[in-house]
Amino acid sequence: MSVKATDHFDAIILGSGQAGNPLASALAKSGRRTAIIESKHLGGTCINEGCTPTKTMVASARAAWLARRGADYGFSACEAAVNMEQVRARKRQIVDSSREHHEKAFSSMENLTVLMGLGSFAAPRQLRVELNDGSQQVISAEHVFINTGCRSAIPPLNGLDETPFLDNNSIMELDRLPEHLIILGGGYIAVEFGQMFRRFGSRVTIVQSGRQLLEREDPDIAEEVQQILTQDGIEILLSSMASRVRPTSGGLTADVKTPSGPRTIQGSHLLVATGRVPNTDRLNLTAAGVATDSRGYIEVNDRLETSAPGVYALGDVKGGPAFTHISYDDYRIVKANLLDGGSRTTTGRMVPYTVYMDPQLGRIGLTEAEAREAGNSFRIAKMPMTSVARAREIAEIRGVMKILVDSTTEKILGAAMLGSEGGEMAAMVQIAMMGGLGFTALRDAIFAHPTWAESLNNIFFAWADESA
Ligand SMILES: Cc1cc2nc3c(=O)[nH]c(=O)nc-3n(C[C@H](O)[C@H](O)[C@H](O)COP(=O)(O)OP(=O)(O)OC[C@H]3O[C@@H](n4cnc5c(N)ncnc54)[C@H](O)[C@@H]3O)c2cc1C
Ligand SMILES: NC(=O)c1ccc[n+]([C@@H]2O[C@H](COP(=O)([O-])OP(=O)(O)OC[C@H]3O[C@@H](n4cnc5c(N)ncnc54)[C@H](O)[C@@H]3O)[C@@H](O)[C@H]2O)c1
Repeated sequence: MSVKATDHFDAIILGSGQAGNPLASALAKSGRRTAIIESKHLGGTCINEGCTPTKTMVASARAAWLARRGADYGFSACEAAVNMEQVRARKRQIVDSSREHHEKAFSSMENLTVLMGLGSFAAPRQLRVELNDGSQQVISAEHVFINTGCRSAIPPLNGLDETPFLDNNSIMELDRLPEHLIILGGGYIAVEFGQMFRRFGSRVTIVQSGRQLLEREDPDIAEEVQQILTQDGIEILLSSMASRVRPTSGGLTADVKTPSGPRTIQGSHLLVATGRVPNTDRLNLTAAGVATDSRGYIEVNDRLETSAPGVYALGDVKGGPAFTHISYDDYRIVKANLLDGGSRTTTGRMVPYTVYMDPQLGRIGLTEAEAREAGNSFRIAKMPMTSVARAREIAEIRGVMKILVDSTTEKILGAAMLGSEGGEMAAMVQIAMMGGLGFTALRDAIFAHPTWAESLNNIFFAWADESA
């Protein structure tokens, strides 16, 4: 193996994730000699294997679903047979264009060196890169930023080693529709892919070990989510564990322990969606003096500094909420503190997120359970989507809105918006929270009719009746 001479930089970014990419640009543009190391594809998980491809395929699935609902709108419904090769081609085209955008921007950027290969620490702030061309390079820098993200967790399951299975990435490369997709897990990935493949035409069974889907959510919201997916024809087994899987000529069988007794399920494909693990096991972090917690996540303070001087960790690899916009905000914090003379931290930042099932579940702030645990005194406003004019007009009446309001300050503590544009609805509530508005500002605001926003008037009307 050829070893290239050691090179010294001002900054090294390990992993081309959602924080690393903008940080690489900002550092290079500020005149600092910067290197970015990436083992697979520039752009990271979000662009290549996460948000972009999944939301592209969710859109294909929704279009097929709508086409079959012609009768609800007054036209002849069609079968909308899905061609997985074409769905995949559309997904690939959108992913490729985002990836190419990064490749193009980085290849011509002054002060930036892109090293395609696997990086690991050789010493504090010194990295060894196994380049994809087979050679090796050692580089060092004043500052190192770790942004290596996470990958699918593979659960210890009897027979899994011998049984072919899919993860969030390989499932999007299928060119044929699974006849019966069995999904292990009941979080974001299980819900989004489960509904997507049901709408493409697969039979889908979700095996979730927890007592509800989407375990971070309040039980009433998770129950609504479950009802919607069940209505779509997905079989959901809660508090259930696969104890063994076996390959068969048609796919696999899974032995599952359910609350109503053991079951053996025949499937054509298996998707493992039981959570994520951090990409830290190959970083040789001990050589750098970077501490991790018991699950391998890098420990950081609220300025994203690790236990090693000059080494930072950003994005999913540091644990906590694993979303693109959080990783991007990590970039903002580091940039503000290192380049702009600012003083930003992660303390108290808002963590919105949207589950891209259809209807979407948009979330911001506290859940009811979290508000109770925090000892808040609060009221709950709740309204089903059947009461929303916009929802009835476009025949999208599934879901519910739930907003928590502090009883003393009248400010909003949190919201769960399960509805057609639930992500956008939650963002509206978030903006009200950012502005410190009381709920009456929303209740009494003039919103255009008929918009989803208008329901921010109506959801509080029941309370007006109470006080009248
Ligand atoms: C299926 C799926 C759907 C998702 N959908 C959403 C969504 O809709 N909205 C949302 O906000 N979030 C979503 N997420 C989460 C989101 O993708 C991540 O939170 C986001 O990508 C942030 O990741 P990051 O910045 O930590 O690094 P990543 O984007 O994970 O990038 C890390 C990069 O580091 C590279 N790397 C790892 N180890 C090394 C090494 N040793 N040397 C060199 N390179 C290395 C990896 O190849 C990768 O490219 C989704 C995730 C998945 C899996
Ligand atoms: N729309 C979005 O923002 C979006 C979409 C997809 C993924 N993501 C990110 O990716 C992360 C990973 O998603 P995920 O769905 O893999 O994980 P998750 O942690 O959200 O859910 C995993 C679920 O699997 C269950 N589980 C664990 N072991 C199991 C087993 N052996 N059998 C059956 N069930 C088991 C758990 O009880 C849990 O409910 C999310 O936390 C999120 O941050 C975000």
